[in-house]
Amino acid sequence: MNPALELVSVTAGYGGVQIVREFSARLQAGTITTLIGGNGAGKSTLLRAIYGTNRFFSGQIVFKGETIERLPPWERLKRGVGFVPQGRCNFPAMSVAENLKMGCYTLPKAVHGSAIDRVTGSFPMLQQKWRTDAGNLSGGEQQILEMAMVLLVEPALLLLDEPSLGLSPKMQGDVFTTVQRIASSGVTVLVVEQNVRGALLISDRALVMEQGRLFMEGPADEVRSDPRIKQAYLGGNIHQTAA
Ligand SMILES: Nc1ncnc2c1ncn2[C@@H]1O[C@H](COP(=O)(O)OP(=O)(O)OP(=O)(O)O)[C@@H](O)[C@H]1O
Repeated sequence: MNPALELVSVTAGYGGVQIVREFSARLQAGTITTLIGGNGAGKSTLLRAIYGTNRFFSGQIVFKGETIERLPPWERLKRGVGFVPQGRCNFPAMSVAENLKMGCYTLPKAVHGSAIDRVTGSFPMLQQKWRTDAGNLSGGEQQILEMAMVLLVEPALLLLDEPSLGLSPKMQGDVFTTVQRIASSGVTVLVVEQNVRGALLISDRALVMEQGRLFMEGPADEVRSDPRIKQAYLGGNIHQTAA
């Protein structure tokens, strides 16, 4: 089966500095992959390289059979690459309804209404909070709104950078459940998560990055039980600490 996304020896960074080096991976459609790595390993840099917002040095990014590494971000978005960057990225002084309208900006006007209906149908919370300013939603609700704003364009690939950062355990659970629902609708998800344990539990596969390079990859449950991963990212013994 052809992968939904293939990274071939991707080298990317900022200015003259290479951060991600010769990174290769294949993601199958509708799967969730967690990208694990220590602080500063280059995880966010890899997501930005896939979306096209930093410097691409060499390699290939093949998305649905097409090489996209030289396309600007909006062309990648049009082709179905969605990105929710780290931190809040909604318009806090605008209502949920207005944020969703903003999320439609790359779509023809004629389909704005149906796109918003589709997304609010999937996330009833957005209907309930329709007139609430985004900045007054809970952290988890804001994260779901931000994912919904990207889902308006029906991406085939969703890049998520730390979706549960700063959320309570309950809200983290809500966000993870939402990510699972998104993937079960056929969207391929690549997620960077500080809650490595939680992310691995919902993931099919994991990629481990060290100093910008691929260190390990495999099924999420295998990576989760690897002694090196337990030691470095799961606080020693996953069986004692699993949620
Ligand atoms: N805009 C930028 N310009 C220059 N260097 C950057 C920029 N953003 C990140 N870096 C550098 O790239 C390296 C990797 O950062 P990156 O944010 O990709 O790591 P990360 O694995 O996502 O880390 P963390 O888990 O701490 O968020 C770091 O040394 C960082 O200082």
